[in-house]
Amino acid sequence: MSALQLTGIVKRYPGVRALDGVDLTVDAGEVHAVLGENGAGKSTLVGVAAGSVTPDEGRIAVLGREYPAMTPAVAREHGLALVYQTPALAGSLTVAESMLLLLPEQVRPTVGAASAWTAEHLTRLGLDIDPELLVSELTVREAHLVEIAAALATDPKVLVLDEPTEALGPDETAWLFERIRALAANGTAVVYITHRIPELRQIAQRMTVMRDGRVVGTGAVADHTDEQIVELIVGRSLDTTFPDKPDLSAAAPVLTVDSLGGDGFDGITVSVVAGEIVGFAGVEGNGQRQALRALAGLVRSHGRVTVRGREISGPAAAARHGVAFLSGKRLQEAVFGDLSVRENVGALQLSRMSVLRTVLTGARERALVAPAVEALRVKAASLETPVGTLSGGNQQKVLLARASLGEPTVLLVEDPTQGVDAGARLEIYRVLRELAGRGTAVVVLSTDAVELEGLCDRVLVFSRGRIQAELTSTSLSEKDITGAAVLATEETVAAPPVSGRRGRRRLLGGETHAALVFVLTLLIGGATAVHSPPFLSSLNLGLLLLATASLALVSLGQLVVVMTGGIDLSVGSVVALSVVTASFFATGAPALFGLGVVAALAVGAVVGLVNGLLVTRVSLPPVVATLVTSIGALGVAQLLRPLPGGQAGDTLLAALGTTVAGVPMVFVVVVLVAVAGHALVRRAQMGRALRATGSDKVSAARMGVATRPAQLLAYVVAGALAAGGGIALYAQTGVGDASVGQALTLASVTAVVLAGASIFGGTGSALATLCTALFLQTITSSLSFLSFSLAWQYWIQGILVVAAALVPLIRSRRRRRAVVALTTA
Ligand SMILES: Nc1ncnc2c1ncn2[C@@H]1O[C@H](COP(=O)(O)OP(=O)(O)OP(=O)(O)O)[C@@H](O)[C@H]1O
Repeated sequence: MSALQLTGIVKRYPGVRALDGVDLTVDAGEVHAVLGENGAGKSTLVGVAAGSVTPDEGRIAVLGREYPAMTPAVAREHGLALVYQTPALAGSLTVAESMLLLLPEQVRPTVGAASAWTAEHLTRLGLDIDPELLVSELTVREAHLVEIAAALATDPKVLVLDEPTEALGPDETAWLFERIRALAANGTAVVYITHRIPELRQIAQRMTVMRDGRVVGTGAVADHTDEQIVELIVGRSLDTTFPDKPDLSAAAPVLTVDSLGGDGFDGITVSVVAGEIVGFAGVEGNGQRQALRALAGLVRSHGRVTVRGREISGPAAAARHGVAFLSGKRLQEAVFGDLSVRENVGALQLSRMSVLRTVLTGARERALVAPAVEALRVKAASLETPVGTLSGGNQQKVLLARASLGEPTVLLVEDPTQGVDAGARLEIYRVLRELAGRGTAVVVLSTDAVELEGLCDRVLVFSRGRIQAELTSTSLSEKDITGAAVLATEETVAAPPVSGRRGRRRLLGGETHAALVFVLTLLIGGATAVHSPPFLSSLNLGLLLLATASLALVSLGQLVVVMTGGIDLSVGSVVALSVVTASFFATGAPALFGLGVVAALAVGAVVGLVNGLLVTRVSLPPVVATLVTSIGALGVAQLLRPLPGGQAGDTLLAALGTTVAGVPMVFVVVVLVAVAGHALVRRAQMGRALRATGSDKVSAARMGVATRPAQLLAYVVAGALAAGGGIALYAQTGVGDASVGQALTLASVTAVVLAGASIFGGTGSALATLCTALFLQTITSSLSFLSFSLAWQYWIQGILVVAAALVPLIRSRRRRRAVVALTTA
């Protein structure tokens, strides 16, 4: 029985047949490599196996059992773990929380033990990564390692690794191979996607080669020579020699660097002549990356950098003087995923492609872009295909095409062939050499010593932030580069990958924020009371808490939606509809009002359901969907009660006004709802699912989260909570009035943002939201006690929102700087 069997898999995308009847059989205990050019269909195939891609046809069997509808969660539960080419982790979760979401139930630790468990698991694997760090604080390397660690924790029967070493250094690769061998020895079937033939020889016994969505060969690795494998991959024999190196003895310097230093690098002095390709090498984390970025003006530095004699400082000056930088962080820093191949390639050439430097013309654009795309053999359905849908290697080619169009004076490239297939690799070397041939000074950072040897005229080996060795063409060999790097950094290589950073011990989330806001509220209330003692009267405090109750409920609803990356503009109208609905049950016996509450909550949930369906099924943007339902709900409320009515009787009002130790019962209920919500968000799997969805939908889906149901649920809960806000409002006013509630939409967004939630989703705290609602209502009440006008209340709310929006920005900038400093130290 095979551990993994894929039969007749077909997957079509618009304009592409990504998989065309593919079969793959992997046995227990073997490492089976899947090879193929960029865009051959490898990632799609393993995505099908792991349930993140739904095939159009074909059968999937794991350990002999067939799965007609595979999902990432089902795959993981049944022993198949996939490590994606780009880490599928949600940035707003901590490392420990990610583990909770990624691990199947049978191995998942409890929430309370998650952090300690993760720390222990990572330490056991030899990884020093703090479980309390947010995923967004990890480097790409660390994120890969965390994902690998999560896969290993599931004790998989089938482990799929999609180009796992592209972001790893040699020591981490060795670490990974050791693990893979141990797993295979224990009977795990390993599927290993790679473009690197030396790796293939080290780790895999069998291989399947794919081309254009079909299997073109399968067999034992040992039965094939390197040339035969390359020929199978590319479909033709390939000239594997690097482009010739020119004689540069008469060339003039273009880039000169004098005593450049900064965070993690120092004393960098180098001069690059026209036509020269200089390599930056060294064990990852020895300052070479930062030094390269400093040349582009992207990180702070001191010292002198000149281009053709003119000193440059900062990214704008660098760009003006013809310095182009090609980031290795493809997705985060280089490609515009939603834009087309044409737009991505031409992005830096807008003036060349436009008439009078103002109007872009399609013809000029295509004339410039098409040959560049063709030269690099970018595999895309057309020039209009969004770059985000291309395979990783083809995205890299698009970036190279962009750089080559600009004819830069200096080209700085990080990891030029990351994720690129053998054929395209040579194309890229050719393009870089041609650019150099036209006078560009090229600096290439790479972890691949063979590449540096073949491509570069000179290689500078970094160690502990300084240039440790300079290897010129006569002494330039892969062995020397690796030797210089390893000898210089013996300690670093021997140690496990170290981040050295510690995450803040996060409380359950937002408690500090909630406490701060609460103290601020007390201070404002205190100051107001000094000026105007009646502020503390039980009547005023009762009203203040009742007003807080409705705002808090509506804001909690808003929070749930915002956490999933949406926004709900219908909450105000739901409040109006709820007040009106409840008012029809208010005129009978007080007991009947209970039915009114249920009816109002149900109406709110229905509006939420419509919102959710419009967003998840019809794919309407949340703003549009909820605006539509907002208008609809308000219309219904006004139809039901064109004029205020449904006055609550005295007995009902008295019941609604019940207090517990002087605190309105309604407020007590709201506090309980907030505490329960807080616990659910932080401790329940569903809470993590909501946050992961808001943080990154694609990654969340790959982590096994059912993102659409999560979004749908969020809108339904928001509708019900907003309706609850309506009931709380009715408890204050005692009258059914369709004109109330609209101001709560804006106020709820204000409360959520002030409570520290990101408007882009992924974060949020119910406790902080409750405290912020109290804070906002306290301000409103204080201002009226201090005789400020209504206009002032709006001004102050606005200023607070701006302040709240700025704080996380400043914080994340500081954090980013700290990360940069530490990863290069
Ligand atoms: N979500 C998508 N939408 C449209 N097309 C897609 C999507 N995902 C993949 N494709 C297309 O399917 C084909 C196969 O892509 P896939 O990512 O499987 O290639 P790959 O062999 O893994 O390549 P690489 O080595 O570059 O990672 C490509 O042509 C790609 O553009």
